[in-house]
Amino acid sequence: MYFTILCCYLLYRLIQRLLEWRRQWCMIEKLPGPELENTFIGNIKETVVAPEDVPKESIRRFKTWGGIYRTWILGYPFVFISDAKYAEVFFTAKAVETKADIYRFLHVWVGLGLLNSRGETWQRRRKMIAPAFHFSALSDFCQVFINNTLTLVQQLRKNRDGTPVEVFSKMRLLALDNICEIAMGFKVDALNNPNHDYIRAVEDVSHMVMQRIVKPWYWNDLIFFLLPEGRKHWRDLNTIFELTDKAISNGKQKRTNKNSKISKEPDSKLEEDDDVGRKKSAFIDILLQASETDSIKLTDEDLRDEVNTFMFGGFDTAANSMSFTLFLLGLHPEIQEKCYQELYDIFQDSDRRPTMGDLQKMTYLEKVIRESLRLFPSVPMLGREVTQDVQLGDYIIPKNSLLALPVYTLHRDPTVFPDPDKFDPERFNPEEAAGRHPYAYVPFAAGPRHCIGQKFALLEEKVTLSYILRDFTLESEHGMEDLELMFTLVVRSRKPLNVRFKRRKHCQQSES
Ligand code: HEM
Repeated sequence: MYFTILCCYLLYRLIQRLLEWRRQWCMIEKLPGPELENTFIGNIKETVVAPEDVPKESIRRFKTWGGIYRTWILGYPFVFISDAKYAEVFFTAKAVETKADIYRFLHVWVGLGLLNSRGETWQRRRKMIAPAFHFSALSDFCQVFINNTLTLVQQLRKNRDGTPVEVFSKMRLLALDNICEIAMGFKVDALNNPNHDYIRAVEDVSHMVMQRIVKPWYWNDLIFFLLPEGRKHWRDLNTIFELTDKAISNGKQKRTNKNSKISKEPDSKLEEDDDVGRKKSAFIDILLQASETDSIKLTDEDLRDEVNTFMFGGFDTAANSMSFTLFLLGLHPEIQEKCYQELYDIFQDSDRRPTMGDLQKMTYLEKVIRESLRLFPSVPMLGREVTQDVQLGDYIIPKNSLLALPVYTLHRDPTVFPDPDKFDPERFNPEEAAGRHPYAYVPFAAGPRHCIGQKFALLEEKVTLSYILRDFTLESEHGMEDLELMFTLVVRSRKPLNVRFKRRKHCQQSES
């Protein structure tokens, strides 16, 4: 009897799936795309390529099929869009709000923090977190960027024989120092102490998240966490959580007894004063304060998720962008010189610290950063699940399809960015940018779920790059053609990004 009911139920589900599949098929097959290789596996052989082949393959498909095309993988339709008019729907339609399954590999680290939360929870959290990115908070954070950049510059100065520096690993350490101090109030001093347990754990966890995306045998949680790699992943996550939890309890203690001295750890301390003697808050303090005034309080788990989201969102993305910008400047001495002239107009030969006003004047440097993010968007591909049928131009995309937006390809559309592989910051001159479709350039995403850390990241990059350019000239060891880009959650170069930092003459003279 039970067996019959079970069989009927399974048959019903099978028929339901077949009908849905037929409906999807009729709608999806109107889109251009490769011929179906196999009814069951679909176009898996053509679509799933090694991470290092994705950038080239993505451009090739765009040239072959245009700004919208479909492929099938294991019976599921995937729709790829690289046209600004479709990107607008991607970022604004309610039917395309749900993040793609790929984000689940992050759950163990960032839980349901801002990046992964949805609906009302997301709306409330976004409102609660927004003050952490307001001007006054950002100018506090700026002091942290400056102090850590000075440590980096000191290290680069010691490299007197001009040995090339692998910028990606350096910028990761700098970005980690910035984000740990700002998110949690802890100084981990990764630049001087790259083997710190927490630093190693963050590095290893983010590496493993990327590995899980590209290795299907890591996809199932149950199997993965039984493997030695999975068990190590857990241990690393626990190392991260220990420090986050300590930051939360320190933050709470600080709020309940504002005048009491905060206990100092041997390898970490809470930063209380900035350089002008004003009290400064870490992200966690701002969250705790917001949670006290909000009708729905954040639990310790919510706080942990938000701090870890802040850490994840703000570390690799910014490090990547700074690294590619240094690399591009090292390949384009004339653009580098223009940046230096802008900085010279602001600072002359002085080595004073930049003010927020100075940073706002660095308009050419900002164009350089934006152009670098066009060529190498830190988040190269975005994915959403379609939860209701949605209209994309002449096509209707059925629910339960996956919509992918390769930002990398969108940014290289030659009809929007002529000579798209050329590094040309002038593209961001106001008059050139004015006529452009608002969704043609989206390194920080767009619409309601755009990156909350955009201003934070631009400020961090301006501080670091301006200090470096005031002190050094840059020469990249490799050319663009040597890059072996690969897409994981962030864009990476498989080859090291080696750059030579040579002291500017006037800097050497003023020291001697
Ligand atoms: C160059 C640096 C950065 C780039 C290119 C970047 C890019 C992005 C992109 C593309 C998204 C959307 C992801 C999606 O929809 O799937 C995003 C979301 C987000 N980013 Fe960033 N990001 C950067 C820096 C930062 C920083 C510094 C922080 C925090 C300190 C941060 C925190 C976040 C958060 C919390 C979200 C989720 C926002 C939401 O869903 O409401 N990001 N970022």
